[in-house]
Amino acid sequence: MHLYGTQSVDEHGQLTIGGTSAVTLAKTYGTPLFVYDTALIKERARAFVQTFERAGVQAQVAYASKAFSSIAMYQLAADEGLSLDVVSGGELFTAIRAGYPVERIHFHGNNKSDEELIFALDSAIGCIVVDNFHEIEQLKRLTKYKKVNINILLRVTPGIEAHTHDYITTGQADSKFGFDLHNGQADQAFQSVKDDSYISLLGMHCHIGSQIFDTAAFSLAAKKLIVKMLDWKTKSGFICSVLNLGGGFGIRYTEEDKPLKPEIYVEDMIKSIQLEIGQENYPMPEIWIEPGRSLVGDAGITLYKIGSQKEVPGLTNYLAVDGGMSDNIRPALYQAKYDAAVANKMNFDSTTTYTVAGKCCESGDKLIEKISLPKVEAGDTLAIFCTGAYGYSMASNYNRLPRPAVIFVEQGQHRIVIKRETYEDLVRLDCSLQGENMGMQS
Ligand SMILES: Cc1ncc(COP(=O)(O)O)c(C=O)c1O
Ligand SMILES: N[C@@H](CCCC[NH3+])C(=O)O
Repeated sequence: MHLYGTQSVDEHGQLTIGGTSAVTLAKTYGTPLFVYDTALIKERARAFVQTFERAGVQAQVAYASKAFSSIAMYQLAADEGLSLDVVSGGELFTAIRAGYPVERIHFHGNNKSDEELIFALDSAIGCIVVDNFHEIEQLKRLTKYKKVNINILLRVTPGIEAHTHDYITTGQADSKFGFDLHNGQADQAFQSVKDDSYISLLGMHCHIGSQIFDTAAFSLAAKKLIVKMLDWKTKSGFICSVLNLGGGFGIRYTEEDKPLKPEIYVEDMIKSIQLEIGQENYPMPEIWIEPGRSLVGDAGITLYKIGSQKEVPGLTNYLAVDGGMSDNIRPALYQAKYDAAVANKMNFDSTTTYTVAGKCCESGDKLIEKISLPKVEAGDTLAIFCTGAYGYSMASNYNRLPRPAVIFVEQGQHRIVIKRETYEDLVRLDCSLQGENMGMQS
């Protein structure tokens, strides 16, 4: 079995994380429970940051907070000196509430509303990553009206299809994101913003996809962006001061995944950019990256209580847990694969093949198909590994299941960072037909 970060097995044969038994955590906080090993998040963040520092390259490592956003996570990222990628007014609001240094916030999104852009401008954030012509028009109008300056990057699609699931590739030509690099859209966007009085163009951004395992795709993307940078310099004298190559660095969910260390991706990226730029006598731009999954993915596990079982003779042994697609939509949405262990039976032999089902009213609510585990009983604690990215952040209240609690653990200390939702929370925004002043309009 593969254990991550500070995970180990104690003398009682129980899984521990951050120095505390998973069974104790499940008893203390209830289940389902997201548990983050913050030492591992810090280790990953430092690996990215220090690789740039060692190479003497100016850089920003922006945490792509769609992977897991919360006030505590933003505070941790800020303490590690990371910048922050937000994609909505809601993420921006959470970051500001967390006290995030605004100059290190980058705002993404393919359909930002006027209200969201005004919020970003009023908050004096560091940079807006502009996605389309509509947004250029919005920003020109709003900055002129408010007489405020804003730094921007232009998001471009370099036409690279990184090897990953269809729904999570974003750099290919037929993408809803960004200006196409090859059909003239990127040039048109550049012409439209380069001389604007309130908009300062810093450079270009691309993000080619997610859960990528090879470095070649990033080098190829960098190469394509650099060709465009050189072209803009020749034609307009414009010097790009920032090159943002996005996120997408892959992690190990199961033994099928063979990720590289963060430093390998970064070293390779730096080398390719230096090689291309060095030949051209072009000032080295700052390199920005946006890791999400690779910062928090394998630092998170979900603990569930095992309940019912059903055997379909000759076919499947189902075991059901007290959560499901409502706290982890990835298996249903992307056929994502996960590994698991019975946290209170770590030293038992794996003798039975189970399919781990959730409790939602959907046949497709299966978290893991066919995994070999020790024989389980109701009340055992199941730990699903590597749920730290796009688990809680994509959770829903489907079937009116309250969203789980989230805790941080480190060196034997544990603390709640998002409380478990209650039934009262579930009806908080509901209006009754009988009640008074419940949102009735006359
Ligand atoms: C623009 C952008 N940056 C960064 C990320 C983070 O990707 P990942 O979590 O795979 O590192 C994403 C998500 O795919 C993204 O769309
Ligand atoms: N949510 C996706 C990744 C998409 C990232 C955003 N561009 C996942 O769980 O893998």
